[in-house]
Amino acid sequence: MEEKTNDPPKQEQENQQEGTWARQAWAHLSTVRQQSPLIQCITNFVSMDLVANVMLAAGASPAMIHSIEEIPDFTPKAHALYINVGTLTPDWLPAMKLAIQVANENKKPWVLDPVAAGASGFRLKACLELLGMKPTVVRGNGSEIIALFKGSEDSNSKGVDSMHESTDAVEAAKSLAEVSGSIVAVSGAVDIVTDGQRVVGAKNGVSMLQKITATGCSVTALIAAFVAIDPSRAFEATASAMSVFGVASEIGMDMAKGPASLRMHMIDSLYGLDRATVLHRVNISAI
Ligand SMILES: Nc1ncnc2c1ncn2[C@@H]1O[C@H](COP(=O)(O)OP(=O)(O)O)[C@@H](O)[C@H]1O
Ligand SMILES: Cc1ncsc1CCOP(=O)(O)O
Ligand SMILES: [Mg+2]
Repeated sequence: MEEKTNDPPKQEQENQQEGTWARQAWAHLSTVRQQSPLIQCITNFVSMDLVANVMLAAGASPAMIHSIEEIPDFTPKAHALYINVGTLTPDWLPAMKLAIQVANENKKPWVLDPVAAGASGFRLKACLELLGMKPTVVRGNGSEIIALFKGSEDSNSKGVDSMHESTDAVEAAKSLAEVSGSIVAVSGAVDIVTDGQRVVGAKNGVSMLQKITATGCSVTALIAAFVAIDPSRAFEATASAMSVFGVASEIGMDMAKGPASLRMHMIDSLYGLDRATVLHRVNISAI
């Protein structure tokens, strides 16, 4: 016979924990709105507009400053740094590395988006070098995280799009987190977040996000904003950011007719998210 304890039953405990994640997500979003952290973004040409607009809608203050000449002056002022290799060429790498070095020296969190990591030898090498500089968080799709974990190019690479489900990459993400010391996040139908030990899944979002370019880049930027205001709890901040982005897209989808209007309604919904909606919709649980 099961021994009687005063602890609530397992299902009730799980419900309580999920409520805790939702309250935490609201706390993170409210704090971003109150503090409006300054985020330096060195991101790809395709994503600059959407990334900046998503961050503004969430309450953060983005600055697309990527010239190496400006980094010594500007990077120390930023609350977090966002590095994205989407349209990488060799001349961008020194600026990225200097910004990371300055962020690390100033104990500022930084977040890496390894776009299409397995698409070419040049890109993979660059991503592995950046990963070696200890990002606070790395967020990719399933194929990107698997390429980083394996450290090898993907002969089937579809470029920036994923050939894998996020759930295919759970073990790769855990190992990568253990080896790198970074929080690793994998986006997909379920967004996975791990520090190598803990693994949670955020089950928010809509599949049509895949039909809007730079939504992955944008959710990584949102992670940078959330980590900026809670740097000592990057695991929790990452899960909050991914879930909040997903909730905004779910609400946007109710008004959208296709990808172009989803883009607009998702930004509006992120801007207008209220406490009751976040508490009701955030769906994060242990995996
Ligand atoms: N099948 C899906 N269902 C719901 N949301 C999804 C799905 N696939 C991706 N997303 C969401 O779309 C956003 C971008 O993720 P993804 O497409 O995986 O990134 P990337 O653009 O880097 O490939 C994330 O917020 C993710 O949660
Ligand atoms: C299409 C494209 N090509 C190079 S970067 C880029 C944007 C990719 O954005 P995301 O990874 O968020 O889909
Ligand atoms: Mg991407």
